[in-house]
Amino acid sequence: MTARAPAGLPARGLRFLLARRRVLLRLTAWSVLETGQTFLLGYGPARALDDGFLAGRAGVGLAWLAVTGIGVLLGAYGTARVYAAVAALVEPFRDRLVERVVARGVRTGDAGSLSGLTQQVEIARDTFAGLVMVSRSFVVTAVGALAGLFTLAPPLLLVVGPPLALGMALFAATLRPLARRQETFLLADEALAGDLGTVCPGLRDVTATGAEAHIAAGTGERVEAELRAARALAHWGVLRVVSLTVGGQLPIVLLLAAAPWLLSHGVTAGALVGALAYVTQSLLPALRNLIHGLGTSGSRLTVVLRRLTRTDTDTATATATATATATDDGNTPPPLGAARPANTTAGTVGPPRPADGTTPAGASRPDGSRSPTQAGRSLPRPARSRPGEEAPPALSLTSVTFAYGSASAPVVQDLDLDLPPGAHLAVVGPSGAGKSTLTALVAGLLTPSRGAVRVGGHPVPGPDAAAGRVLIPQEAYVFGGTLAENLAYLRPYPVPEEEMLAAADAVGLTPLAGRLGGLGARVDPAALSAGERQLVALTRAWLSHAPLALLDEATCHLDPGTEERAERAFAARPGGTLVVVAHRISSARRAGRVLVMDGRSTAYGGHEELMRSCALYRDLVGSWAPAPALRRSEPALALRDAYRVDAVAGPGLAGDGGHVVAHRPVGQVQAPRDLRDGGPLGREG
Ligand SMILES: Nc1ncnc2c1ncn2[C@@H]1O[C@H](COP(=O)(O)OP(=O)(O)OP(=O)(O)O)[C@@H](O)[C@H]1O
Repeated sequence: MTARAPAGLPARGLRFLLARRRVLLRLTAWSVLETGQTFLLGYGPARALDDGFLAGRAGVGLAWLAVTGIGVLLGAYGTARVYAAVAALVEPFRDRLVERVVARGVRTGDAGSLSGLTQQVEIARDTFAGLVMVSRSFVVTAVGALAGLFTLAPPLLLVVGPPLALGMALFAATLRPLARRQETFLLADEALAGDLGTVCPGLRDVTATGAEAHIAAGTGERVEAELRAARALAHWGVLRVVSLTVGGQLPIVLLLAAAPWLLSHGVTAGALVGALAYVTQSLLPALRNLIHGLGTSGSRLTVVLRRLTRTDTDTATATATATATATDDGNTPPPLGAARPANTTAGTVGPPRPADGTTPAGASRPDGSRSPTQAGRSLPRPARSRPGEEAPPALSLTSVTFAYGSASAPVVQDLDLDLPPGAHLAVVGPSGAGKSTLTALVAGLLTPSRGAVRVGGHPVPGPDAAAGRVLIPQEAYVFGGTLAENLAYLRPYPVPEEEMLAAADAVGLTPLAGRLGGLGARVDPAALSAGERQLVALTRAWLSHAPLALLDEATCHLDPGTEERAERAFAARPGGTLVVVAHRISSARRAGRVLVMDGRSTAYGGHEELMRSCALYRDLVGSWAPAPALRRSEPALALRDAYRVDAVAGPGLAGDGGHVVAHRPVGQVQAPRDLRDGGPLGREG
């Protein structure tokens, strides 16, 4: 995990500093004022007590306090000048880094990463400035305080000096290992953040491509790596606390404990107070800043500098690694642990096992009792289903409430729903009503804020529930392999060819499979239309062993006839339960049950019943009424999106390949020109 330092990084840093001797001298000169201030912070009050207040000469005491105050003012002036000198050191440092980064970006043509790198340059500059200030401040403070202690009474130095030296030595000894752990932790944290930044927005796609197990394994390993790094850092962090305790806090205890002895050996009360002031007001804060600054910021600076000063060779290696892990065409699924073999055999096709021997999500039977291949098209049995015992619902939601933010209004509220195995449910509602949110809750991609979701009796989220459902979103994924590999992707075992052909026949893929050249033909995802990709994805899902199929507008690019065939095929899977987010009235009519979602309120029943009892459903059905058709030249997606963008309802749209999306009536329909000019009219539903 730890990056190797490019040779010469410390040497380059030293050269950089030596080339700026004048600035360093200026810095030292102004720092002397701060040293004087520190000296007076203990010495002034000591003299004020001993020579003034305790000797009955209040004027002298006040004079010493005034001198201390003037010292503080001079010190503050010095600190202000120090900032200017530090800027003279830090700005050229930043300029040098920017030059290197830009030159490398121009040389490698990696201009895209420049903005990110310049941001890191700013981090490096700030951290470097902080480190210069912290270490300089410690040296200045230590010199001022130790000189003050010696001047007040040499025995004070004997009490404070040894623990301070011991704490410093302990800190110095832990510096390198601590910096390494800190660096490992930072890298692990960055790797996890990068991974989650990619994975989280794509959870739906991960589920749709059946890559959950692979992603969980990869991300889980990164979480583990960060945990290990954090633990190691914490162990070494304890030593850091010990060094601060020994170097900064132990002297206070020793001064107090040794006070009687010190007072009896010529140390005055004022000197004792001065010594305590040195330790508590100067040394302890300076040591704390140093330990924190060098331990944390120092490691961060090292990481950032290594990254920024990477040679072109390092960059090329990193780019090659990144490229190797990227997908080839954006349509290739993440490999399941190992490279995906072309495992089409004479009669069977099966996706590869992950290298670690785990089974992809949606594939395994926890008890391993039945081979799904032997079971043919029989889908796995739900939880707790024993002979004579009533099977649990295929899907059950109990008082499910979900909001996207803690302060946001719930999208789903107190929703109760029980679907028996074999049921066919259509979910309808205006755009934004929460239909996709509901499917995401059932698929375990979202967690309800209240209530419970169960799939086949298994709690969601959970491995059994994940294995019991398959989600097919609107975006259909087709991978750059053979058609057979695409179809078998969600199946754990070699899939008999006849089974794939039967699935293709049931869903309506057969003509396309024929055109492509059969199951063994390689598929070019980009050459397929959106509807053709949906057919492949639907057949793949149909072949999976998940009893519950969630079709979230998964047929939106299909013509009504093909859509009907596909939906009927899913509804007819033995023991299979179907939930369809409907985008055509025909879908809702076909389903035995309809769930009407409208924000927080819902209605549930059969089509006829809802037509009588639910005004919103009647509205939706009205908006789905016969409508003008599209010309074949009109891309279906473009039409659909045009209507979505305009948030149009009113007379719904349909046609050959067209789509109707249920929208709340908000305005006039702005039909695309083809439609307004008239075209072959179609009817559906
Ligand atoms: N990731 C998110 N963060 C915040 N709000 C979201 C998020 N996703 C959806 N929403 C909001 O939640 C509500 C329900 O969205 P959802 O996509 O579930 O509706 P829908 O009925 O599926 O709509 P459509 O038919 O347009 O797909 C909408 O108001 C939407 O803006």
